[in-house]
Amino acid sequence: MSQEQKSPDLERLRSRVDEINQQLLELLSQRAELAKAIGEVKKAQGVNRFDPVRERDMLDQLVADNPGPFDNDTIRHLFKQIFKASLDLQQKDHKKALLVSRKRHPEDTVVHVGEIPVGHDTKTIVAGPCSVESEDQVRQVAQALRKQGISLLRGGAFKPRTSPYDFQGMGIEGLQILRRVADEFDLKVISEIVNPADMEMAEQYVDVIQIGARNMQNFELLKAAGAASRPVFLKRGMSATVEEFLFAAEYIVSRGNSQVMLCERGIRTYEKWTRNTLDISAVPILKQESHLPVFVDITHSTGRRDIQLPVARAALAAGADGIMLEVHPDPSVALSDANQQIDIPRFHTFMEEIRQTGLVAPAPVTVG
Ligand SMILES: O=C(O)C(=O)C[C@]1(C(=O)O)C=C[C@@H](O)C=C1
Repeated sequence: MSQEQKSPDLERLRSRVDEINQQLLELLSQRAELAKAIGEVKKAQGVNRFDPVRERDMLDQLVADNPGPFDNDTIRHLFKQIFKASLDLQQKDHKKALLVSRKRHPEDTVVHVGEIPVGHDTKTIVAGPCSVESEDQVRQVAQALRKQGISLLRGGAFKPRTSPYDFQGMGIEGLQILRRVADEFDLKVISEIVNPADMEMAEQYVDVIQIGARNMQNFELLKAAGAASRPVFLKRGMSATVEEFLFAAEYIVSRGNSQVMLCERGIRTYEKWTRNTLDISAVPILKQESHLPVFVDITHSTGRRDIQLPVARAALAAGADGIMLEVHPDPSVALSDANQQIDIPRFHTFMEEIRQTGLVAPAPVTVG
């Protein structure tokens, strides 16, 4: 170091490098502004931002003009980085424009499920059986929800199952059961719809349309949900990136339905000790990037009852607006997801424990 400081040659050369850095920075910034302007023109024309032919032409020209001492591969590598950074810049500008983005709408969206507000400063619990199996089964769960002051009852009537031989749900009859029982206990119904053609019919029975993980990129279904007059509970696909998840929500919002709730439900990884891997970092990222309420499905993400409480605490601590969990009067005989649903006594204990975080509103006074 002391030797370096004494060398006037090194000083002079470094100061020349500093000057060139400044010039490069200036030129790179000018180039970036031009790339952004090109991005705008392409957007207006509906043209793809990535243009490999143009990139190839530029690289060929640069290699032909290369005076050295960098070899051609190095020149290609350096300029490809510049093209990539320019493309990212064009796409970032595009992302800014998403209707679901916080840049577009800085305040939290409050979704109204009838008179019930979801999001912003309330934490909401959604609970109910995986599948509707009978009126009695739904009634027992509904009673438990009412006792806990929970208003949102979930239940699957159309079940997209991995195996065609597994229980496929009760269909419309299941929706009718949910509606009758929900009305009896003054609850709201959340149920999954899998066919765009069922959307209108579903609106007669459900208060919230759920789009499940397997259908997150069923674009016709997303468009139909965008035209529906009910809020939508959109689950993240098991292999979807956060960006793809937000684009799926954008499909719904851009069709005119701004009442969308996002639900992280775990993604598929190599881990076997949980059913899926809960991507907890998705919660603060979604909250940062989007104004929509964010939920965590603690049942499907883990597939295990024993860690539901710490996972629920983590979700709420990470900023989730609510959690979803599955409750069944007798999980061991459930027609779907028997291993992961909790029974009613366990549900009451869970609610007591999660309330100790101070994040979930106290139970109604009648509980005891
Ligand atoms: O010239 C374009 O069409 C651009 O979008 C600009 C640019 C670049 O940085 O030069 C960026 C991305 C494209 O893949 C090709 C070129």
